[in-house]
Amino acid sequence: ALHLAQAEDGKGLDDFQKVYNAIAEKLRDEDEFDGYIGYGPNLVRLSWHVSGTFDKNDNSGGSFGGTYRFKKEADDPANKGLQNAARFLEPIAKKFPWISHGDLYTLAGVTALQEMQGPKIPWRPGRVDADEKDAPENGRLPDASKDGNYVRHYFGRFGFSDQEIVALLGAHCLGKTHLENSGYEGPWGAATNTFTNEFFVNLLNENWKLEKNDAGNEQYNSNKGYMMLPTDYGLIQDGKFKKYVEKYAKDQDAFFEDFKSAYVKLLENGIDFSKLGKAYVFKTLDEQDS
Ligand code: HEM
Ligand SMILES: NC(=O)CCn1cnc2ccccc21
Repeated sequence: ALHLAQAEDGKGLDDFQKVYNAIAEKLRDEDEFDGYIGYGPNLVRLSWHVSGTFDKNDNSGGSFGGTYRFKKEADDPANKGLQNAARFLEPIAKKFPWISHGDLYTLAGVTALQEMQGPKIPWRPGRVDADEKDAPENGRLPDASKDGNYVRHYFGRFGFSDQEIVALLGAHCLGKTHLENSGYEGPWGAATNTFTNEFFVNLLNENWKLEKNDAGNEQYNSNKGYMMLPTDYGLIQDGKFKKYVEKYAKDQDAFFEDFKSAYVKLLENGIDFSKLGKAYVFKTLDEQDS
């Protein structure tokens, strides 16, 4: 059965907004990380990796139990580089000991996206820490060397449509690939910490050349110094995906709307929130300054 959400007792919007603000202020303070990209993209990747282990067939994995805190999950080779995000969140967890790890990891991704000018992401608390025995085994996260059909099959495990898959991958407008983490090298120039539809614009507009990188892996490079993973490139090789790439390249608002829905579905997969009230929509720091 689905995990029943149990919100941290007595905690409401103001309490979670305080956690949001602590993460957002730390993001602003520590802006030099990763060549001045900052921690935002890394936090978004963490929120996806803790949720992407979900398997609808037995409702295992997913964001509910906060099991990324155990080495068994954190040491998954696919999670290499996310130690930075985990270290970033340690003082936040200490300052707000009442928040569950699953809620913290997902709220951090929401905070990072909104502070990087992304869409407002409705968020619900109620994930409850589980034991190490509940941590999913390694190998549930996707392989970047594959093609569009692999991506469609992979996300089929979560019940995502073609449109939801393309929208989700739009998050690759953020940050970069690091050879020492994943065996792919992204350019410094094209890495950003602002959420836009440029992943789709680049996919369609650049001349992509398949080249072997210094780790011996093939990736697509453009003469402007952009890169795409084989799985990224699969979105324009596959006709059914391509029409959504074109839609989002033309219409950033449509991308924001569809990304928001697919990202909430990703973070909430496997959890029954029906006993909870409305989702929270947090104010950005800028919206509170006034
Ligand atoms: C087919 C599915 C996917 C594959 C194969 C994939 C693969 C990768 C790889 C290899 C990296 C580079 C990691 C590194 O070297 O540091 C990366 C980075 C990233 N991914 Fe994905 N990813 C996928 C889906 C997603 C989704 C669904 C999201 C979020 C909704 C996401 C968000 C990110 C972000 C924000 C980064 C940049 C991290 C940083 O700059 O530290 N990815 N991804
Ligand atoms: N704009 C760029 O050339 C880098 C964008 N990009 C493409 N695939 C990616 C995967 C992760 C992070 C950034 C990525």
